[in-house]
Amino acid sequence: MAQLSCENLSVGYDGKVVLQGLNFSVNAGDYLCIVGENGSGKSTLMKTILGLQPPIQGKVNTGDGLLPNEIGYLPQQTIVQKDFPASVREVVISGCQGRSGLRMFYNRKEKQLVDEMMEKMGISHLSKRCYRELSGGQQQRVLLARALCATQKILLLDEPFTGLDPRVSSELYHLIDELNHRDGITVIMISHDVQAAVEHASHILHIGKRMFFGAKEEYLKSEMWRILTGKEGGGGYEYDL
Ligand SMILES: Nc1ncnc2c1ncn2[C@@H]1O[C@H](COP(=O)(O)OP(=O)(O)OP(=O)(O)O)[C@@H](O)[C@H]1O
Repeated sequence: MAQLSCENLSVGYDGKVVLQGLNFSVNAGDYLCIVGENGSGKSTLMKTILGLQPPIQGKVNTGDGLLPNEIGYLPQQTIVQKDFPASVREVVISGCQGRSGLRMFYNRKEKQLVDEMMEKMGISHLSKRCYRELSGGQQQRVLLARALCATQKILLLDEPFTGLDPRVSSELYHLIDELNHRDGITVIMISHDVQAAVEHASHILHIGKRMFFGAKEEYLKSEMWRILTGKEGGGGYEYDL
């Protein structure tokens, strides 16, 4: 049974459709990369999956024991978020808010979870540092630890590599691969880098004028991929895929 599925989904704002006719499903342990040109609606789709934006039509379903509030989210970083005046530990522990409910304090189990997730992300030594003083790569690790405090089942990542240099990006890719392969955490990631997407993902959702959803191996055999990679007379998103 799928952990998450979108059925005939249309997304957009104030009744204005950005993207329509989406049908895809994600099983536990999948690694789905969402690719497509700028403004095609990738972030809007992610916000709709998270329930931050109502669907215009169709449905987002969760299943296989996943509850709608068990989805971890790493949003696109804004300048305000980058400048957040809190310690690393405070940012990570805020991921437990969904668990603590109306309680005004975090319990021992939650504090232990925070320690474990900081250890996993290799940021324990930064615990007392101010979040805004960290490098971009360190900040992303903090946000991943925060998302992992919210859930160990499924992570939604909106372009986590923006602004990072290639070495730091590669370390972060490795970390996310490990969460997926070793810990079995389902990953849904928006990516601008289609080459990296096919290297790391198990499935691809390509959105735009033409849509593709399926296993990476199928995507690599698709006409879309041939056009995109220039094997049919030039390539890139300028071909309006
Ligand atoms: N809050 C909003 N209200 C109205 N329209 C919006 C809002 N946010 C985004 N849009 C519009 O919706 C469309 C899709 O935007 P979205 O951010 O989902 O695209 P994207 O594929 O994630 O783009 P990018 O790759 O540049 O991040 C764009 O035309 C955008 O201008």
